[in-house]
Amino acid sequence: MKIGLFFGSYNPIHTGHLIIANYMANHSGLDKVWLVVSPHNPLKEKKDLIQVYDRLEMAKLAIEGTKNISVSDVELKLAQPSYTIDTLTLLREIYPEHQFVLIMGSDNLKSLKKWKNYEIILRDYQIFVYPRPGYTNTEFKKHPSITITKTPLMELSSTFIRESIKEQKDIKFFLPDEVIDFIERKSLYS
Ligand SMILES: Nc1ncnc2c1ncn2[C@@H]1O[C@H](COP(=O)(O)OP(=O)(O)OP(=O)(O)O)[C@@H](O)[C@H]1O
Ligand SMILES: O=C(O)c1ccc[n+]([C@@H]2O[C@H](COP(=O)([O-])O)[C@@H](O)[C@H]2O)c1
Repeated sequence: MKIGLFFGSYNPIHTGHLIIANYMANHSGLDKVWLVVSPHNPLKEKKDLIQVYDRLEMAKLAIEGTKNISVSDVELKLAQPSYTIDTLTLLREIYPEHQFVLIMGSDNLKSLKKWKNYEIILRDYQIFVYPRPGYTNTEFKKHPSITITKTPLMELSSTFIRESIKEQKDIKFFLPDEVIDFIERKSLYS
């Protein structure tokens, strides 16, 4: 199977992420999309980062009922911070029968040079890149491993959602109702 890996902190998962996952799972020639929840992005501070089990649970609630999207907890088995090359190596070991492709926004493509062993990632993996506003001219976009895809976009961020919760603003429609219920029940981000 050809599997698209969509890595993220998902702190929390939101409709912007889900639109990409759904589009890629249904319109890009992939068999499945796995949302890989990262305990700790090496390039991000841990400030406001809630525990990974809650982020995983929210991602699972968000994709419930979808056919081709799953959530992977593979990075919980690895040392932190979460280096993508280590995860890819482990996934190839566990699932030699699958072909893994990365899905990333052009914002991440721009910072790829700062990732551990990025040359190996570029050499060994196909990367589906979707446009993010403000990130059009990235140096890797003509690389043979890069496929630029067109996706519908919703410009939302987890930061905006966390701030909205702190300010007691209504977050309805920005993330699935099941995730909002979970956040409220556990008093997350307030
Ligand atoms: N609105 C969006 N539309 C499409 N892709 C997004 C959107 N928001 C984030 N992404 C991408 O999804 C992946 C996971 O994102 P992440 O979990 O960091 O969310 P975020 O909203 O950017 O978080 P934060 O605001 O906490 O930095 C990253 O590749 C990121 O570029
Ligand atoms: O491998 C790296 O060096 C590396 C550097 C920066 C980010 N990443 C991964 O990229 C993913 C996107 O991060 P985020 O927090 O923007 O969703 C997340 O899974 C990170 O672990 C990986």
